[in-house]
Amino acid sequence: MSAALLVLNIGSSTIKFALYPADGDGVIARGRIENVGHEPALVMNEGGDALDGAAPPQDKPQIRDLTIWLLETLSARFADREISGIGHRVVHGGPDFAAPVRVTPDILDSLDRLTPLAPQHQPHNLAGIHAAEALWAGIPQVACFDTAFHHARPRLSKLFALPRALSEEGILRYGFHGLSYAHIARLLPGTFDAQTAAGKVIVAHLGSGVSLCGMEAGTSVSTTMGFTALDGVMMGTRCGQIDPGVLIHLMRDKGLDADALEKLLGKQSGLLGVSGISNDMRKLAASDAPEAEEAIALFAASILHHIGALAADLGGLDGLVFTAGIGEHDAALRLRVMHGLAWLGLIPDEAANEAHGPIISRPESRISAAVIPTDEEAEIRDSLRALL
Ligand SMILES: Nc1ncnc2c1ncn2[C@@H]1O[C@H](COP(=O)(O)OP(=O)(O)O)[C@@H](O)[C@H]1O
Ligand SMILES: CC(=O)OP(=O)(O)O
Ligand SMILES: [Mg+2]
Repeated sequence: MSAALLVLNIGSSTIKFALYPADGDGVIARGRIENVGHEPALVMNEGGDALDGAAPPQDKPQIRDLTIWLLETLSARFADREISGIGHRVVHGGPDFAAPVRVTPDILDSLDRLTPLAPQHQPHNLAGIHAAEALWAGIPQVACFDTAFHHARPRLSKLFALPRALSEEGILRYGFHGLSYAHIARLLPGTFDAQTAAGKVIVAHLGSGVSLCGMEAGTSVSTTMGFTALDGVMMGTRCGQIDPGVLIHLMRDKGLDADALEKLLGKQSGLLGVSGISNDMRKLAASDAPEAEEAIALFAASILHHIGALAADLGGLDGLVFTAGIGEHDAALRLRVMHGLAWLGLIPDEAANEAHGPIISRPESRISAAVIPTDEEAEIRDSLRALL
């Protein structure tokens, strides 16, 4: 039996997976379950033949059941492969986990204690670990953290202006999407000239969750998400940065409790809340409704606002990268953002932008802009190989 590595990336609205040979290059199979929570569908990117005819259960459309279904299906369809290691995206590593770790019962307990800090992600990530252990008992599992890439950034980038005791308790700005940023950081030298790649670069991860990372020489200096994945730029269903006074008002005058607030800010806001139509950029872009246009305009404005803040944190800007679902595919949104950066000397190359890059700025532009597809699964695979 030839050995294989399984990678699981459970996000807020998709379950992505990939099966790789244990040694050497290539992909055995790779895909994702989309439309979780409604009418889940399996979409294969590579190696789809082996999963022909497999359809996620429509009566149990939630992430946990879909993960169990997916792992059981992979285990049955790839019974000729010996799974020698399983790598997981785990969104929150808290203050302690600065690098990928081999999962043990103690580690699982520590990660479970972080669940309140990432309620839309962490329980699903951990459910994936339990489901894998049930199917492949004793096979090494590795947890790779969204927060780890941001771990070494300056203390001032982590502190809230709260009483010291709260910061010491771990109420800090952690930052997320670190597996995506680590992957992009590795690709900067092959995309930009050497000076730009080693310079001040903002990476815009525009997916279901949205964040920006200001990097210098490929390391995180500043990022828009904070203690949780709710902060920063407006997202598909999350509000992003908000006046905390709004929350006090909603609690005191509208009687919302913590669960109701979490649902409002995490699942009913963002593009969905502002448009009243959808959290899916494709649907909003295709809509004639003024509310859809307003939601997209607010989204672009939010990205620009935070690019300004990160450029100030970096003390300048040499390069801008767009990545993740919206960043990689939505040329109109990218152009809107680039036009908003004319004051910084960014001159878009409109034809290259329509063709999705890689370089989407003109040679005379003061800031280089690029589209780089992210690959969180490859990042997890490499950490898994290194730890096994
Ligand atoms: N062709 C496209 N044009 C515009 N938006 C797109 C396109 N393809 C995907 N998206 C958007 O990308 C987002 C999902 O991004 P993705 O990075 O896959 O998310 P996840 O956080 O679930 O991993 C959705 O908002 C979707 O509408
Ligand atoms: C951290 C986060 O927001 O992840 P996702 O974009 O996968 O929801
Ligand atoms: Mg994602």
